[in-house]
Amino acid sequence: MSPLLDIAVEHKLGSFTLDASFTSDGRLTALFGRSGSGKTSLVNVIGGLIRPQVGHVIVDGQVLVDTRRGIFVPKHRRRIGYVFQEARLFPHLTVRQNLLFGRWFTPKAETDGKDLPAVLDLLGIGHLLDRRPTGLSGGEKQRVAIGRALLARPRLLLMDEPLASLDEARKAEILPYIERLRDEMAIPIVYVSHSAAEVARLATTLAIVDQGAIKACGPTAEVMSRLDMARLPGAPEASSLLEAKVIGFDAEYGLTRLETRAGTLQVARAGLALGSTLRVRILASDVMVSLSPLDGISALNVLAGTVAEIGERSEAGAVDLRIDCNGEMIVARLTAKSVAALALKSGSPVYAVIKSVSIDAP
Ligand SMILES: Nc1ncnc2c1ncn2[C@@H]1O[C@H](COP(=O)(O)OP(=O)(O)OP(=O)(O)O)[C@@H](O)[C@H]1O
Repeated sequence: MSPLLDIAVEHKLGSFTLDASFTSDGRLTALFGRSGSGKTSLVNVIGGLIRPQVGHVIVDGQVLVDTRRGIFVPKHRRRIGYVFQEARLFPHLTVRQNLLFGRWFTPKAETDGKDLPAVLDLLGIGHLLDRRPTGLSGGEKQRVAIGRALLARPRLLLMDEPLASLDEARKAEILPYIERLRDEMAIPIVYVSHSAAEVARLATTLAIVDQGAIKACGPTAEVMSRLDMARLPGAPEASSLLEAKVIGFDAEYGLTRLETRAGTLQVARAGLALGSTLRVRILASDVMVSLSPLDGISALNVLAGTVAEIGERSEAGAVDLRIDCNGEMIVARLTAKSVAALALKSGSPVYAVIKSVSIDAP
């Protein structure tokens, strides 16, 4: 079976060269990279705003571009939805009119509006229908912009930094809607971001973009825990992503207990529903390593495991290593000196001592 996305393009833009190829079967593929790395150019190639000099763009088996065969489907025939950093709503139209505007670009037989209730429900915007964009919060505007894109029944949704202009509170408000969109709609999403936290939370597939090329691509947890991340320019800090379940709350200290395959973690958070599941992100620099189980330290989270792999020493003298904790990989960043002092090697039994855990719940 062909992948959902199959992209390989070469294109010169002034002195910048895009030479990027990747395939993805992810529901949400994040393009992550520094400013100027080529993320937007790549999105524009997929959307049809840039006609690449060489290459192909195939979405769900549909060939949109194949330069060898002279195929270039123009952008208005690609059925690709766009959501930008700013919502770009029409100020003189109501939310309802803005939402239905996207349908002008959809084949007639599909513009019956029967999707509207489901989209309103998915994005929680039913109560806004008669309002005009001026009175809406940034998060509400973005939800309307997403709804407008969805109502055009796209075969792919391109989201280019959709949260970048929102403050933290508005971001937290909109993230669960993007998760629902990812999990409940059968529309693959390509999502541009330079926020590692956002990508850790949302992406099923992660592609690292640098200098116009894809430097790594694969399942998010796998890419994020690669030991060569520190040497990939523009990549996020190596980290472990774990699926966790809320199993208890200690009201006296405001600590939530999370069950993961690697062991139990405690985080300083309240208000998480018992039994709910979430992703946990642990930065390599927040993990220390001990040879014995520890007493008398402040860290609450100590997981037993064995060293699975030791990375190369960085220029700054740091070494990342992967610790296998019951089949779950925890990445730790140590100094080369500590690795030597503890005589760590592949197979050494160790304890990962976790200083801080970030979780994806708002
Ligand atoms: N039409 C063009 N002519 C010349 N150079 C261009 C053109 N379009 C883009 N570039 C250059 O290509 C590079 C990649 O730009 P692009 O917008 O794709 O990066 P990006 O990763 O999306 O960055 P940001 O996160 O800042 O939006 C930049 O150096 C940009 O200046």
